[in-house]
Amino acid sequence: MRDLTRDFRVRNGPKVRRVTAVDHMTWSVTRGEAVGYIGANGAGKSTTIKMLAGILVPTGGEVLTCGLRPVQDRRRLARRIGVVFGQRSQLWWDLPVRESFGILAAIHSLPRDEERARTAELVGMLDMGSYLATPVRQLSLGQRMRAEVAAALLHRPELLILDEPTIGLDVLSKQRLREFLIRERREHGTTLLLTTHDMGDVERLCDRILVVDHGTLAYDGTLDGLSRTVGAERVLVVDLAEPCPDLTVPGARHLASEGDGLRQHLAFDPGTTTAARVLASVAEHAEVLDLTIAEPDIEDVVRRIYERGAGSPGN
Ligand SMILES: Nc1ncnc2c1ncn2[C@@H]1O[C@H](COP(=O)(O)OP(=O)(O)OP(=O)(O)O)[C@@H](O)[C@H]1O
Repeated sequence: MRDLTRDFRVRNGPKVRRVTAVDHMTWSVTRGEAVGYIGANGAGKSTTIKMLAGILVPTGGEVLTCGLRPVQDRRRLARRIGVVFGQRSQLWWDLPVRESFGILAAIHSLPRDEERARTAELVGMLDMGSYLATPVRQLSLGQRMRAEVAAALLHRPELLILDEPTIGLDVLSKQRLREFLIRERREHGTTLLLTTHDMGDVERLCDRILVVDHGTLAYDGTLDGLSRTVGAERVLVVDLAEPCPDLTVPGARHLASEGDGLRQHLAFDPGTTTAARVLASVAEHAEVLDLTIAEPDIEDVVRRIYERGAGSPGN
């Protein structure tokens, strides 16, 4: 995209205000990349994605998706991309999952044997066998999201766009979906572009991150680079069997102690060490009864990027 822009006119009583959701944005994604598109609420993520998918017409600039003009070439583009909007469904609510897949395969004119093979592959990989005959409206959120992702991938698109794919999922469902996406990408070379508020998605799935702030690009680089830039630390909290002085652990920073050191908070950079290593070092000093690990919050990372002064994308 080059100088891609989208304005909205928002009516507030008699007044009409112009909101620039995407403001002269310029970036590109190379085939095979996995890109996390992150930003605060209202930063412009969904608007960008809708323009990439041809759902929304830009008010300025240019955009090509898989080399096609998304709005004008929407039908041809539909054969080349898959889109999942976590909040919206592309499945038929009252029909069994299997029938939704059948309809989508017909829409994409998939030959019968290809449809069968691909459906079987996706059903196996996403473990959907037990609910293929269930109407979509009766599925749990985790089951439905797996079905949504399968529906978007049925025609083997080269680009998969995911808007908040793991929102509302429990830890296990998130993990399963991420593992599937990693495998799909490895086996088929699918390009991934996803928006998320979940740092785990970014960490496990993306090799590049774009941060958007008020419709402009505030960061473009790797997760390691992002950690270095804003210090996206994790915090290990340990409960110890005995009161203990403040711990000094290689690769970690002591943040706080509670109850005479019975509980201690240690920050570490996941780019340079692991929770297991930090824990092993703690265990050399004291007996650990319990532990929790706090993920860096994406909102926090984004806030720090914004504070650092947007407008200078870099690694
Ligand atoms: N159809 C619309 N009409 C008017 N304003 C809109 C419309 N769609 C989006 N906006 C505005 O554009 C801005 C960007 O919205 P967008 O949905 O792209 O943000 P987002 O980054 O996806 O946010 P979230 O994380 O909350 O989904 C917001 O100020 C929003 O209110």
